[in-house]
Amino acid sequence: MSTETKCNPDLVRERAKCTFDVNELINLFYGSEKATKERRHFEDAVLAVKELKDAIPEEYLSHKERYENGVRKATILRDVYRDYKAKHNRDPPPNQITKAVIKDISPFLLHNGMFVPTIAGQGTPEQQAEWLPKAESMQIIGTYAQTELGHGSFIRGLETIATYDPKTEEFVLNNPTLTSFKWWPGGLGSTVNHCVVVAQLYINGKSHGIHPFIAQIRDLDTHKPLPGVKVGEIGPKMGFQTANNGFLGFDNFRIPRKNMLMKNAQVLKDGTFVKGINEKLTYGTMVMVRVGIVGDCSFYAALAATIAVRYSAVRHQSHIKASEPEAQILDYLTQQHKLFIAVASSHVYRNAYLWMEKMYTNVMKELSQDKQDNLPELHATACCLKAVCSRDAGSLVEECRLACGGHGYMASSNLPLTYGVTIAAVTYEGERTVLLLQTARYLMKAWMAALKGKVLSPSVSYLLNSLKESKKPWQNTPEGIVKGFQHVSFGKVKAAYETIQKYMKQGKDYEDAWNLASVQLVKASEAHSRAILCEVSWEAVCSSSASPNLSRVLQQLAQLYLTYWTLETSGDLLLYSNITKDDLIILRDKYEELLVAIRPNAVGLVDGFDLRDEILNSTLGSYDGRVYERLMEEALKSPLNQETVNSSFHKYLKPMMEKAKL
Ligand SMILES: CCCCCCCC/C=C\CCCCC/C=C/C(=O)SCCNC(=O)CCNC(=O)[C@H](O)C(C)(C)COP(=O)(O)OP(=O)(O)OC[C@H]1O[C@@H](n2cnc3c(N)ncnc32)[C@H](O)[C@@H]1OP(=O)(O)O
Ligand SMILES: Cc1cc2nc3c(=O)[nH]c(=O)nc-3n(C[C@H](O)[C@H](O)[C@H](O)COP(=O)(O)OP(=O)(O)OC[C@H]3O[C@@H](n4cnc5c(N)ncnc54)[C@H](O)[C@@H]3O)c2cc1C
Repeated sequence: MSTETKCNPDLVRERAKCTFDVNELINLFYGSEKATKERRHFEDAVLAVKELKDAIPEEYLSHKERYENGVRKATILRDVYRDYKAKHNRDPPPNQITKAVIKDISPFLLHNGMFVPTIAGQGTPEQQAEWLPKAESMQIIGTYAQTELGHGSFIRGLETIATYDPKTEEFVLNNPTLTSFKWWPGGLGSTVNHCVVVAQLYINGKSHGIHPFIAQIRDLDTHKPLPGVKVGEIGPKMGFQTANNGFLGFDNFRIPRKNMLMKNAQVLKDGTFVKGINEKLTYGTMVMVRVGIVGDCSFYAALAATIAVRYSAVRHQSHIKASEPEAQILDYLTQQHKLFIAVASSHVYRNAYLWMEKMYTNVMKELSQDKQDNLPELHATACCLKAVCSRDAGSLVEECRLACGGHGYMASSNLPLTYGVTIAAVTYEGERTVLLLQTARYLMKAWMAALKGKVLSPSVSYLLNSLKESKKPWQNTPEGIVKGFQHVSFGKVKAAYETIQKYMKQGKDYEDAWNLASVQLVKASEAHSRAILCEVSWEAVCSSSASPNLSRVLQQLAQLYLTYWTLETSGDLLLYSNITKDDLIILRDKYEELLVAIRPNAVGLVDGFDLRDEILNSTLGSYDGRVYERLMEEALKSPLNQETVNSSFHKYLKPMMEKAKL
């Protein structure tokens, strides 16, 4: 981090009033002092590579140049990772330094994030031995090709076909229709030479559902598409410009039998199909990534909050009191209301991610012992937390952008790009509504089990408690609020269930009744997610090892999250819990007191995310607060400012002006 010598005086004052040790917060957030040290050390190593610095901002490059620059930097970055591993005999620590280098999304994201994990998770030991060393060392580059032009959400409806030919012991891949073309996979456009293709398996004319296959699609020397492969890039998007998303179609393209990833289901040489223990295990990579996305949401909320809070400390506009100088905009309570929830939410998502990661690791361990009991709970929880956190994080980033006024609209603030990237997660890896409806299936089953008095899985056991406790009075404490959110979830789950029953009594079949109740089902899943987020984050804060000074501030943040959502969803609480109007008035006052209490620590709290200037990549958010200088410096980099008179003057403006004289 930069020294304070050239710092904006407002930021110096803000840092002086912080009531806790920022380094303690950093170490707590990232796990330990050792983890912080190692992460910073690795970030230093990356930032020391001169070739990774951009000569001009990426926004001035063409689509093609931007991609090429992205690939260039991704390959250098990969060398830094390799060298680190060789030197330290372990992977680099978790870090976000790719953001400082690639800025948008790496063309290797899908290689590292889904291609390699799918081989590891879906391949037999022999298949892992064949492909993992090559993939991990980047001798081959891959992606995860599942979504098609016609189908993304409903993957049983995918149209790519893999027909087994027992004579040659090969699968023949085909994309018989336009809608069957793969569409979206990152890196597919022009980067990868391999992919995991998810396709419908046919043996002797019989369908056996969707399965993952490894296909080499480009020549390793020439990079030309292999015969029978049609591949290309899908064009500009809202974000993800350097992710190199692509399309792909096969025409009688043959791959050997061993290229079907066979950890779960298998196809024997003679074409016998051997079912796996659970066909949904084929969806395993998606579950893993959904868990990871909750962690990403914490990062994006932290990034936007850091930019907007520091900017708000530096920016002065208007007066609170006519007799006093223009106020820091951070002193307006409305500004605190916009920003502090982003700071608090980043901590909530981080705790939820760590909690989910534990659940994921436990279930993977159990699956390795053929125990599947907890898989449905993992799937349901990953679906709803991914859905709710990604949408909330997108809204928080946008609120931070708006809170920076006009300057938040500048690309150089990095908030527009951050919004584009954050909001993409609402759709990818499972569209929000679709995932919430998956959780709703689980909630309906849990509800039926609760009615029968059965024991429920831990994440839904509150449904049973709520059944018993519904008459207890409301308590205006954090624990009471957590219970309140559980009551809301309980009430919505019950109402959705009863709505389905009502339609069925009217003669509808279950599927139609489900569709007619689906708005309520989605809301029940959202309420369930909120109950989990509140419970998990409050418990994490209460059991943290923080010093009293830090603990006080972390509790304030967690309470802010609880009261913010109480006030946002007060209608639901009035409907489904025993909260009263008077309780809500007390909580409204409490919320405002929390904003005021957090205010002196606002800059310290965002410093506690320890995001370097290079990662923030923002004129508004840098550690030293030189906002106006940076805005001007960045503006001067515009190619339009590299010449006094642009040629369009002579070509168009002058002739127009002269014509106007005639
Ligand atoms: C801790 C690890 C941290 C790792 C960090 C990783 C970080 C990640 C980094 C980078 C990667 C970023 C990549 C971004 C780029 C984006 C990539 C993509 O988008 S890839 C494509 C993703 N596509 C989807 O997500 C598709 C969504 N659709 C589906 O998943 C399914 O179609 C479905 C909606 C789940 C429906 O499936 P299906 O029709 O087959 O099932 P249903 O009939 O609805 O349900 C039947 C029963 O099966 C259960 N089920 C469904 N899925 C699962 C599952 N995954 N696991 C377990 N069980 C599952 C379902 O609940 C039903 O059960 P019952 O109700 O019948 O009991
Ligand atoms: C930036 C980005 C990167 C991506 N990267 C990859 C990748 O690397 N590999 C890959 O394979 N895919 C990738 N995808 C594709 C992504 O996984 C899909 O777009 C996503 O799963 C949603 O599917 P869809 O586009 O078919 O949406 P649709 O399902 O068509 O959704 C459209 C609307 O229909 C509604 N809807 C659909 N089904 C139902 C239902 N059953 N009930 C109620 N409503 C429903 C949805 O709620 C939504 O409102 C990427 C997408 C994006 C945006």
